[in-house]
Amino acid sequence: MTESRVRLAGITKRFGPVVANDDVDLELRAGEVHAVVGENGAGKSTLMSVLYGSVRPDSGQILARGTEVSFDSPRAAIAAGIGMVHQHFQLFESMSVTDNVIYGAEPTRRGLLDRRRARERVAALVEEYGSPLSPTATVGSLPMGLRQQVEILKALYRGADVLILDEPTAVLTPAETTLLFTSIRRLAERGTVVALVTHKLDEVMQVSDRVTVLRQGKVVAAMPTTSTNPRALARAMTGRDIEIATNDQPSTVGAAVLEVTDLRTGMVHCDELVVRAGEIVGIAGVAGNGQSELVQATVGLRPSVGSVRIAGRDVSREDVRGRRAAGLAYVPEDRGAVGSARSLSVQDNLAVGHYRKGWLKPAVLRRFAADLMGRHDVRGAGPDALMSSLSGGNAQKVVLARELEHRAPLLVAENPTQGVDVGAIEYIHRELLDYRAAGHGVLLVSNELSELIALADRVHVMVDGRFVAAIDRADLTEQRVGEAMTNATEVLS
Ligand SMILES: Nc1ncnc2c1ncn2[C@@H]1O[C@H](COP(=O)(O)OP(=O)(O)OP(=O)(O)O)[C@@H](O)[C@H]1O
Repeated sequence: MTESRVRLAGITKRFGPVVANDDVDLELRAGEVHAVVGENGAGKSTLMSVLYGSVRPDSGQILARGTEVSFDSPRAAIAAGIGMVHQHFQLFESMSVTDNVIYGAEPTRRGLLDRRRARERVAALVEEYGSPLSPTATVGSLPMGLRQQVEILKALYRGADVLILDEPTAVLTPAETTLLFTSIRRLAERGTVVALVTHKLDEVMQVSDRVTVLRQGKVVAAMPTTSTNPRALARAMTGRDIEIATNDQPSTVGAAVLEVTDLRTGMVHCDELVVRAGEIVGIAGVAGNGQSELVQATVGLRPSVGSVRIAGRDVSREDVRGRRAAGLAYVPEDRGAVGSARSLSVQDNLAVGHYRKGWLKPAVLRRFAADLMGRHDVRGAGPDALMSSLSGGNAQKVVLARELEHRAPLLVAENPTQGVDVGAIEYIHRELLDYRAAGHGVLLVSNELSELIALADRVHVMVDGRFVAAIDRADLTEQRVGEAMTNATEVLS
């Protein structure tokens, strides 16, 4: 049998009334890619934080190569060869790749920074890892996929042979994902353990050797990947069969709820974008091609020139509040910073924008929040729990629940299923389709092509701040969208 590199045994961790990890066992063997899956709030991040020394378990043991260890900080875990790449990168954008990799662990010679040695070591790592990174490049100029490689190299430079990746493909393009998976397999072949936390079950099938399923803090299944499939995994995670709905019903298309004309902001130049009542209009593109700027200008978070009309009203000079009053609901991508107040309770977050006469009464507010939490399956410690205590996916559900509840003519949603589990994807897709069927319009910006293909009536493809193609549902395939992106990139470069 392959050597056990790290074993978590009987790990229990409580946060107040919530048992995040309940007597969890996890064995990571040298040279394997081990996927850890589970619903939002199942305890995956907590378990990885225990392994990385940033959360102390209430009970249980960590065994490194058979010897019990105790990590009181990530520093201790790093010293034991455990590295972690978080979803949000911790890099200095103005510094070079090499300086980022060595930061805090600089090689010295007679007390001084040994630049030559640093350069050589980083160059050797880049080579060994098979990365296209240039050690001298400035990190701020790199696309997400390469920034992630800098994070991975940082861990490897510090001697990690256990690498924890927390939803690493959430911010990657399909091509970057392929590159990451090739690198992950290469690391595993050299004996490194890769622990992969993900919601994407097809990726589990593609890259992992074994998979552990958590449900409500407990391990409910652990098996070789070859002996399972996405459907069985989804069932183990949720206890039921998941059916992801698609846009297969005609809807009654009404008046325009969004008309953007000749809008310019930053790199973006949008001649025309129209969303009608009863339509889901998608925007596809590699992240960083102007989609966020276009959305921010549309919802009033970014200055622009040109015209924006919401539900027939010219809101070009209005701020976010004015646009909301005209009929806008908005689910932003950055739900932590823009979409919610992390230091307030879930109840307060749900109430924002919903205050009406008499609603300030705590009991009424609480009922409203409890009802929304129930209908949207938000799991956590209840309406009084702090927003910051929710798992990522549950926080997303809170924002979506609040915005859908406005029943506004136009919903603008940016990557609404990023980081949420399969059960929640099933739910969010159904909600967006119901919203459309009820005669509202949706502008859906998504990095997930499969999501746009499942839901959109029409997809605009954005490259370098411009729409380069509009594809109607009848012709909508991943291949068509992919070709539109590639052709435009070739013409523009
Ligand atoms: N610092 C904290 N304070 C209070 N509760 C917490 C804290 N961290 C996690 N929890 C709770 O512990 C449970 C497990 O959360 P965890 O983040 O580990 O889940 P997860 O499986 O990683 O979810 P997701 O897929 O949504 O990221 C959740 O109910 C969460 O609300």
